Parts: sequence; structure tokens; C-alpha cells
Amino acid sequence: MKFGVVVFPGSNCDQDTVYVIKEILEQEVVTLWHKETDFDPNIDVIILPGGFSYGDYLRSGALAKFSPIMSKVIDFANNGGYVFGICNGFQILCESGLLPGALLHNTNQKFICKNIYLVPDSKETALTKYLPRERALKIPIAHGEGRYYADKETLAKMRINGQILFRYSDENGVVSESANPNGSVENIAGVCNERHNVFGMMPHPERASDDELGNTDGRLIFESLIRYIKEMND
Ligand SMILES: NC(=O)CC[C@H](N)C(=O)O
Repeated sequence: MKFGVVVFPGSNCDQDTVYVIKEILEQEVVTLWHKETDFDPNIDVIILPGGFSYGDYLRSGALAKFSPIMSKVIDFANNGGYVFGICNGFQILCESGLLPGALLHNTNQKFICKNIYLVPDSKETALTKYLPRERALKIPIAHGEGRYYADKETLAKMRINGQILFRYSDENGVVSESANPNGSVENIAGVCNERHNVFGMMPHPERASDDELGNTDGRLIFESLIRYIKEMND
């Protein structure tokens, strides 16, 4: 399977993501500079990594959506290609209109960097289908603008369409306001589009994929994605 990781000016998780895909998941991966206007048609998954694209000026992700590669990413998604935005990548996908909702400043107005727990909500998506059901996953967050928001009507539609990927929980998997690190509506930590081929999440699975870091719960998310796509292609 072939991955493309987009590099924007200010991305800072691109190489971590490449490392995980290549060395840990043992998949093919190329980086794609944001000024490129085309990419290899054999790419199966485009990843928009975390970081501070354009220094988070204006709003996180608000400028990156104008990068030349984004119109190609939008075409790719509209043709059914898989797109996965992590943290700043999630923000860019919301700004681009590929995902519903928006990421606002954390309720406490602070940058939060810590481990959180999350549980899958919709269990039939590529990211969640093969995750353990009996426990919460521990994954780090690192963001200033991670408070997911969508209006009530949008949330209702998302629930019906199975678009809510993850909710923040406590370590036992209980979703409650006290386990919500940033004030996200309904504890939402990740969502997908209606067609279930564009995904975004604020926590960083690539930072929890290497045994050396003492936590590999994030790897399970990438493995679910790879297994799901392989099965779809068989
Ligand atoms: N780790 C990240 O991708 C950070 C995203 C964005 N710069 C924020 O602070 O919200």
C-alpha cells in the first residue's frame, strides 16, 4: 500500500508519520510538497500531518487550504481516495470543507500536550473497524485549537451516518465531561465524511506507534486503516 504525506510550511509531524509508515507499518511512503499540483496515481492514502502550517496565522489550517496541492487532494477524496488528517491535518480538512465542523481554541485558551484516552464511536469505518472493543486507547494530544464544534443539525446527521470516529473518555472508556480535555462538543476527538473515506482526529497516533516510546495504541489505528483498505481492494 502506498501513502503520500503532504508537507506544508510549518508541518512538524511529517517525518514522524513517514517513519511510522515506513519503518513500523512497512508500507511505501512518499512526501508531497504542498506546492505540487499532482501526485502519483498509485497512492492509496494521503496523510495531512500535524504541525503549525503557515504558523497557525489567521486560524489553524485556514491558510494551508489554499496550498496548490489541496485542490488535488479534494479531487482525490471526491474520487473515493482515502485522506487522513492528524491534528493540524484535521484542521486543514475542516477548513477545506472535506470534513464537517470546525476546530476552535481550547476552552482553557491554552496549548494542551498530554496523553488522553479515547474510544471509537462508529465501529464500521476504516480507522475504527479493527480496534479493540474492550478498552480505551491511550494517545497523546498536542494542540491549542482542538475544540471540535459542529451545530446540532450537523451532529445529528453525523450520528445517523456513523461519522463520529472517536470520543474522549477516561481510562476505563467512560465518556464524560471530565474526560474532555479541550471542550469539544459531545467529547468528539475525530470524525469522518459522509462517504467514510476522509478522516480527521486531533490526537496523534503516530506519536504512539513505536515500542520505544512505551505506547503503541496509535499503531492500532493505522493497522485498522491498512487492513480495511486491503480487504476492500481484494
Ligand atoms: N500538533 C498539531 O498539529 C497542532 C495543531 C495546531 N497548530 C494547534 O495548535 O492547534
